[in-house]
Amino acid sequence: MAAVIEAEGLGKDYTVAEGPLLRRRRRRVSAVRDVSFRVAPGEIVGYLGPNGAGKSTTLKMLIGILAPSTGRVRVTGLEPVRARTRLARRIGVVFGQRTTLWWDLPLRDSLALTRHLYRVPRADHARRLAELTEVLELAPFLATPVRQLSLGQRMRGDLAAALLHAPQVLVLDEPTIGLDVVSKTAIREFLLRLNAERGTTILLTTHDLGDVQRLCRRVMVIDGGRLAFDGDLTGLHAVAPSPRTLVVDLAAPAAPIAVPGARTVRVEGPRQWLELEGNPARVIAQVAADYEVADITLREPDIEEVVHRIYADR
Ligand SMILES: Nc1ncnc2c1ncn2[C@@H]1O[C@H](COP(=O)(O)OP(=O)(O)OP(=O)(O)O)[C@@H](O)[C@H]1O
Repeated sequence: MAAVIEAEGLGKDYTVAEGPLLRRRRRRVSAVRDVSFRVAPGEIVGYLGPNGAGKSTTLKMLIGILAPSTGRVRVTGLEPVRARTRLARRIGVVFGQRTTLWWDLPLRDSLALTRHLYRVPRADHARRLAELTEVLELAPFLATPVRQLSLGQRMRGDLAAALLHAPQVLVLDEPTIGLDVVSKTAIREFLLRLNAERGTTILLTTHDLGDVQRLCRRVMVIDGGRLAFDGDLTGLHAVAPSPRTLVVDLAAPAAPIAVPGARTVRVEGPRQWLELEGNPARVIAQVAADYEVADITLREPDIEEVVHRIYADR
């Protein structure tokens, strides 16, 4: 099957000025180096990596904001920088940290304006707006100016704006950043539904392991600008097994907790961090039996840890 996104030896260098004002030197930074991958129609792919790994730079090349320094990229068969306007009608883009909505206008007006931006026929626009209003539950705040929306509401508005022209591909940069658990779940379920019902191909960056676990059948990990892993989640955990952590708040500071199936890795006053090696329920029961505990929480490894382990293990 033809790939929806195709990158071959993709690279991007930035030139940065360094040093004191009168003795500035220019240095080249390779943000992305020799990255190759293909994404098939209908895939949901997580593009992961630590801060500064090159994720946003790659996304910007895919959507045509940045020209590659080396290699080539095609999205729906188009070269993004050259065919930026045509490509814009086939892809939707949401950057979690920024909004494409008009800050001072009611959400409804922003969504109406996208019709002109993408030249969507009026009837199609109205039908999709009705659908998106329903599934994203936008009705209660359609009349609210964007600046007054909560982060979760704004994200739902941004998703609607990115999808009103029914793009084949959705590119998301940190779509759940800063959201509470309920909003995160709503966004994830919406994306799964969009993918299942419309076959929309989704490429997303995230630091949230919950996003990855719920959404991504495939993950690509980039670090230092290079693609370090491309495969399914089981494969990622196999190359970088990350233990879950038990955070225990004791009633008072104490010596490091010693129980079978866990290893105490950090102690700060009454709080201790235990890396789980065995069955969590058994470890929790043992800690509760042996120590005076004020609170216990189980923390899943975040994607940052999983990614760092790939390199630590090398
Ligand atoms: N406009 C720019 N000029 C110079 N260097 C840049 C520019 N944009 C990014 N870089 C550098 O390129 C590298 C990759 O940055 P990029 O923003 O792509 O990383 P990222 O994986 O998206 O990180 P984060 O998770 O923090 O958003 C970093 O070293 C960054 O400092």
